Amino acid sequence: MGMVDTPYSVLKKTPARYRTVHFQQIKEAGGKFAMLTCYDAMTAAIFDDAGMETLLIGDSLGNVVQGQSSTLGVTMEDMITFSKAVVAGTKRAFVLADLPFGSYEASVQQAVESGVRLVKETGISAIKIEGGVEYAPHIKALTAAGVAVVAHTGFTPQSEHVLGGFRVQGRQDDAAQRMVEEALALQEAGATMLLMEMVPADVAGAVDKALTIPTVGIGAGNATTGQVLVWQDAFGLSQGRVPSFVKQYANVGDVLSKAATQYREDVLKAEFPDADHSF
Ligand SMILES: Nc1nc(=O)c2c([nH]1)NC[C@@H]1CN(c3ccc(C(=O)N[C@@H](CCC(=O)O)C(=O)O)cc3)CN21
Ligand SMILES: CC(C)C(=O)C(=O)O
Ligand SMILES: [Mg+2]
Repeated sequence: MGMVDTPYSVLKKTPARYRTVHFQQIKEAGGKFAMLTCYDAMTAAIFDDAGMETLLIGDSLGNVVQGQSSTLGVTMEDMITFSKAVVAGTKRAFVLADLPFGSYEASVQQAVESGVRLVKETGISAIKIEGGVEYAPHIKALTAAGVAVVAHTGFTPQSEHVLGGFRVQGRQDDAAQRMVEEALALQEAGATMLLMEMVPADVAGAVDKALTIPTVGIGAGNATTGQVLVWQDAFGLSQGRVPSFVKQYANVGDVLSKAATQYREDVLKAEFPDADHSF
């Protein structure tokens, strides 16, 4: 079904399983890679088969799976449940998951305990934490403990109440320089990738250029090494407004709605099941 070997990939051979070293090679060769969020085994198998290099179990599951208005209520147990399902559905993709709000901020020790637990209990290959240079010690300790860390900067939704809403970050005159300095500190601490959310394209580009590690963008222009979107937003399952940086690639919501309508009509008209679908 899937198309894994594409002429666009800079890797000479598609690896049996993507690892951090492959994203390093992609960055060095001037290539790109794609990431989608994912929360269950069936969707994971479809995305993996389509060649998706990385899958993220985002705490956005609070919004798109649990129907909450923010990610703040998502627990470690939630992240473990959905991460296990995604790992079970993949063969090739690099799978990473968010550390949820409240599971890493209090201390370096708390971050290491949560990060190790998430890797140990799910089989993911990396964790992601939101925050800037104040989390460099956490990243350093996690990496020393054997947990690969993706740092998430720019707009950090777990801090919406401190940041004052869903806003593009890094619009000040000295933003590029400040974000580059912060990114360098996170790279120095051992981050294996840097994700930037809602950052002006030129600022994100300057950060990618300054770093040796790959970057991933969401609402951050096309100069980052990788891109990520919440799949329900991009493929038309999210109800209501989606962020303006999202491109619509499909309308899965429409397909499901039509199928559900047809199925119900068939049941009400006693046309399902017919002889072919009965014993
Ligand atoms: N469904 C979903 N999609 C996401 O992209 C997403 C989540 N959930 N949950 C976690 C975070 C939160 N994110 C968000 C949420 C809202 C906006 C938003 O409202 N953006 C507006 C305003 C931007 C502005 O004021 O400059 C937009 O139009 O993009 C952006 C990112 C990204 N993540
Ligand atoms: C939006 C992405 C980057 C994320 O952190 C999530 O899905 O939770
Ligand atoms: Mg998240």
